[in-house]
Amino acid sequence: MAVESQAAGSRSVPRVPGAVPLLGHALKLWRDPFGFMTSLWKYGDLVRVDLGTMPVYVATSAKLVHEVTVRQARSFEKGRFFDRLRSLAGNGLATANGDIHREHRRLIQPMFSKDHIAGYSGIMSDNARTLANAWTPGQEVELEQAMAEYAINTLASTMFSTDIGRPAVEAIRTNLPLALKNLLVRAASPKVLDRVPIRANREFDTAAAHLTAVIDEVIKAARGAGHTDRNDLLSLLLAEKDLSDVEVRDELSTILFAGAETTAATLAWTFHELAHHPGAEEQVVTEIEDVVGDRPVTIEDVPRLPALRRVLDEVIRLHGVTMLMRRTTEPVELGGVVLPTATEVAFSPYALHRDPRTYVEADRFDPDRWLPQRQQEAGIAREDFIPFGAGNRKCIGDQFMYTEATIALATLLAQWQLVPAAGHTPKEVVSAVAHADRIPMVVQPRRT
Ligand code: HEM
Repeated sequence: MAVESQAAGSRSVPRVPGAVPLLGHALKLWRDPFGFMTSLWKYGDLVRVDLGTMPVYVATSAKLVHEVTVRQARSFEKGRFFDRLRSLAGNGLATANGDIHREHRRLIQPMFSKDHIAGYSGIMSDNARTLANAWTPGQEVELEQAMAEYAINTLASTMFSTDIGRPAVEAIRTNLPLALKNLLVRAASPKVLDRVPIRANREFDTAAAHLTAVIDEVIKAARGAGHTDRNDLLSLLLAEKDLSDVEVRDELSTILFAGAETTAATLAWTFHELAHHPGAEEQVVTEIEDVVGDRPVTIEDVPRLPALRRVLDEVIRLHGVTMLMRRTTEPVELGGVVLPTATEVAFSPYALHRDPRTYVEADRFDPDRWLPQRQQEAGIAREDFIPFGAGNRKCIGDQFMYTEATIALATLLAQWQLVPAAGHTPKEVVSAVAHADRIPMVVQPRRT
């Protein structure tokens, strides 16, 4: 394979073909981000792509991603992707570096403890039953939208434990996807384009401004009402004397941007995949009937639904986070190459999870690949499956999401069978995770 080489320290790093002057590989990334990211391993474990005129070194093997996220994590900070996120999430947990990140993580972590998540499970179950009871036989539901509402409502009622009100939930539901959709384009574009009034920039800026305004209102209302004594994230942050309103806002918007669309997309894809894999759907529905029956789903049910967990893992494997970035804070040796300070490094959980070197029939939906014996036979190691990242920047909300998603799926699937609506084949579109353009489905009662 003909590959140009560029030096990055001691050894040369293959440069992915197809860069054009000024834009580098940005056009390729815009046009077909999934195809582009999943093709990179063919050029090497560490390859160079150019975003505009800026070189980015992409780690394409689980081993090198582990070096970046865990073994040498101390030599990295969050990269350009996260710099671009700042107009949306300020210096919140996902974007902050160093001491601020450590302190805020320590502050927020207890809200995601096992006990707290058990405490949220009743609200998750109530929200899921409200949704299940609102559907009517034969109704066509836009799953992406319905799941976004469920995820935002659940975050609002657990983390903010205040009724942030229909208009606020609606503002978040419509603006968050717009901001996230344009994020990758923005991160992949040359910096000079940031100020150019192209549609992606206008949409991103407007959506981020709306979101910020809505969250400011929530904080103002909560301060006004003296909400500092409740057992939720908003109270915890407001009670922290050293945090300004802007810091509180940054953490709240971070939780919303990191926790809403990711979970919503996972849920929507799950209904889609199950409808196209009747064997898997039957296994899951039988399990739910056996374990839960007609009563509301509780926290105790979650670990007793292993087939549903395999389905969720398979959905996150196939439709996961598109791209993450880091920047070296000192010279780092990676894959036999010394990367100088301030080098941008990227990796794609989405591409790792579809790597045919690790996963047999990597593009096929096969939840039973997660049966312990099959996983062991296939030699899938922990580093090969990183839907929530790894190391000190690993997702704080992974157990929250497994609980929330399991409760929602078990509640809805017990009552409803979802059938794809005619006339539309969902397509993956780029966002924080690979979400669908639309997943319209018709709901039919499961029990008559
Ligand atoms: C399917 C659902 C989810 C996926 C796939 C996901 C994925 C991720 C990934 C890959 C990271 C690491 C980013 C990096 O290494 O740069 C991350 C971080 C984070 N996630 Fe999630 N996430 C999900 C749900 C949630 C939920 C429900 C919440 C909150 C309620 C949440 C809050 C966060 C936060 C705050 C961070 C930053 C952590 C830090 O840097 O210390 N996520 N997530």
